[in-house]
Amino acid sequence: MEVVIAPAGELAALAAGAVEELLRARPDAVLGLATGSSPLAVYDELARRHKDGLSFSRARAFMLDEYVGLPADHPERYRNVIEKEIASRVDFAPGAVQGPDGLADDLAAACAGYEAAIADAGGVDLQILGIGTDGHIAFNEPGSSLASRTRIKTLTRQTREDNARFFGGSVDDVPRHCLTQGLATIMEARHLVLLASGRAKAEAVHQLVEGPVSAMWPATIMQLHPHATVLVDDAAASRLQLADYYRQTYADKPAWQGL
Ligand SMILES: N[C@@H]1[C@@H](O)[C@H](O)[C@@H](COP(=O)(O)O)O[C@@H]1O
Repeated sequence: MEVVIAPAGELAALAAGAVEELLRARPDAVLGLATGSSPLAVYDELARRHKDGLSFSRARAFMLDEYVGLPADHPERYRNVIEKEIASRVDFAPGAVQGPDGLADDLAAACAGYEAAIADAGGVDLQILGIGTDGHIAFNEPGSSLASRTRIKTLTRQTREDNARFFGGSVDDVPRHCLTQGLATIMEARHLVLLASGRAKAEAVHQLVEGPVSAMWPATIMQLHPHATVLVDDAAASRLQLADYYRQTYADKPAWQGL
């Protein structure tokens, strides 16, 4: 696992740079897109690079998760969030961005179908991730099976409180259920790039990088991934025991190595 501690703007440029490098090498690459505030600066940077000529026209993308039951036109439905924040700002082909269907009549079948669609696309090349204050990735809440696949989950009170800011501050308006890629699904992506900023994420980041692998902190599964990059600002890094080592390692990194 590589840990990079840098100002938030620099982190977004690093993540966008990794996406650009991938798309330049393989224009038909498969991206994994996350919602939440953490990736927004990355999406801004990708939109800027698109204006400078970076094309997504042959790429495909899969979203991590979706609320169950939000109306199709609800602004916080993750499909709509991704459309607004990135898909509509670049040149993905129609239908190239997919997400779990939180309005399906048969949610279990929708989850199985989503797993099949990711596999049919050849798997995700680069997965962008955020992290919840309770250590969740996508919507894999504490206690999630480390072997989980796309399925229905119940959101914790903590996550609903954290996300209430997107629902006018009303926790009661945050759905109670979601569909989410499982931890095993996410682990199959070939490169995981997680972004976190702010002191509220410091404990989750410490557990993710330095804690024991445990379903209680689901993001810790990333310690078992052969290519995981964790991009954090000073505040999110403030509880890392080996922060000085990570800083030194990154400062000494050869320029050719990339993320
Ligand atoms: N399902 C999303 C996660 O994918 C995201 O990582 C997390 C953190 O969000 P933020 O980046 O806004 O802190 O929020 C939500 O729960």
